[in-house]
Amino acid sequence: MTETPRHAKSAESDPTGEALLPEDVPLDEVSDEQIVEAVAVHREADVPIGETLLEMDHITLKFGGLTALNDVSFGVRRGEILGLIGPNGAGKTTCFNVMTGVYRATSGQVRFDQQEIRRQSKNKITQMGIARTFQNIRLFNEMTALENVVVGTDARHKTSVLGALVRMPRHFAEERSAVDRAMALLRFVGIADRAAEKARNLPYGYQRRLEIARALATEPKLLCLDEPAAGFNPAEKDELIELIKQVRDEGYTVLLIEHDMRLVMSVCDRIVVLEFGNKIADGSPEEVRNNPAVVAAYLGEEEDTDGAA
Ligand SMILES: Nc1ncnc2c1ncn2[C@@H]1O[C@H](COP(=O)(O)OP(=O)(O)OP(=O)(O)O)[C@@H](O)[C@H]1O
Repeated sequence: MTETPRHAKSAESDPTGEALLPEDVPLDEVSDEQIVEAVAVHREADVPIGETLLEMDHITLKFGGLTALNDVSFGVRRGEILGLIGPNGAGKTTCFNVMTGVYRATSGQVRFDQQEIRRQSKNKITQMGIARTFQNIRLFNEMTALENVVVGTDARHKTSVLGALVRMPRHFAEERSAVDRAMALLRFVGIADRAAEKARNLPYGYQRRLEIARALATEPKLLCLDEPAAGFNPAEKDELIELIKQVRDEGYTVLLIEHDMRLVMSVCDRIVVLEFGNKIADGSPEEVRNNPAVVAAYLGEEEDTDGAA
């Protein structure tokens, strides 16, 4: 793990309002370096690389009589890919919902980049730097792929609504910058060739990648992916592994919920395992693979579901 992400820039050098890609050059002729420059994180986290960026601290969440999370504590370290795994109903998506402000924990604290966020709104948490994708793809189906990503950049715009209405120069500059960045993101995730197509007409694999591009458009410090490989064939999964590693290498921190063990074991630096709302393991892929409680949890699931898990 490197000391600083390769392309991280300071907030002062945030190029919002400037053209990010060379003008009058077709996108497929823009160099990979320039694409990465436009994609890379433009804001700094207060937490150094390798230290805890997000902390779930004794989180309990009850839905009436059901305890979905029971005193769960774990951290996501800046610069890592952390896997969050466990049998169906273990509480993985509920963790994402607690982190992103969809659910408020019954007790416990959530700290992100050194701030308590348990009582923050979803929008505020997005602005602070947590982005996510969903188990069931959620795109603006009637918008083009490009528009879906441009919408994601809105969270970071500096022009006021009034500025946009009276069409101030800054608004035009931001628009240009947002389109540039969105195109760069589409190329980064490998779907720039279908930028002008409506999301609903894209192949399934493209839609999943589009969700990742849209999440990255908010310039997150932490990217949470909820089963990004669901419905993928082995070749598509291999491509996704490469993409997730590339995302991490460009300076993002990644939290990944995934059922496919081959994918999880090959991409994650560390893994947290939940079962029935309890954390049962936290360690390297090797440690988790050999943990008897984890083996038992998954064997139990195979028996329950006739091996379908
Ligand atoms: N809004 C809700 N109201 C009531 N119960 C809920 C709600 N959301 C989740 N649960 C319950 O909380 C538990 C954990 O669900 P969660 O979706 O977090 O599991 P998961 O680990 O993500 O499962 P899967 O792998 O199947 O997606 C389950 O028993 C689920 O039924």
